[in-house]
Amino acid sequence: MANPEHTFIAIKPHGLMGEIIKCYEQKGFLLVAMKFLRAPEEHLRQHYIDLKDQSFFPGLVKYMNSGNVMAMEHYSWQ
Ligand SMILES: Nc1ncnc2c1ncn2[C@@H]1O[C@H](COP(=O)(O)OP(=O)(O)OP(=O)(O)O)[C@@H](O)[C@H]1O
Ligand SMILES: CC(C)=CCC/C(C)=C/COP(=O)(O)OP(=O)(O)O
Repeated sequence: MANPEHTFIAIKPHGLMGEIIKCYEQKGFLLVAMKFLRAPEEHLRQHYIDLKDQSFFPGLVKYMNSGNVMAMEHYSWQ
């Protein structure tokens, strides 16, 4: 198979996870790694650095840090 595209997908805290994971599989994404974890605040600030000047940035970081996220890596072939 040709080289796959790698995609990072994070599911936000306090929601249902199963349907979202299933949806990506049905679209042809292959799940190759997943981790259920509380993302450190500093890591989230770096992840969303492009949005740092937006008014919603502090709230976004706070919410993402308020519980566990499902962090996933998928492969896909176009
Ligand atoms: N106008 C907005 N108001 C409130 N929150 C927003 C707004 N735009 C983006 N966000 C929040 O910021 C997060 C990241 O936005 P971004 O535009 O980077 O989209 P993404 O699809 O999550 O990431 P990417 O484009 O890197 O795949 C969104 O999931 C959302 O929670
Ligand atoms: C929404 C976001 C940005 C989530 C962050 C996910 C995260 C910190 C993964 C760390 O996994 P890792 O395998 O790279 O690190 P470690 O080896 O420390 O577990």
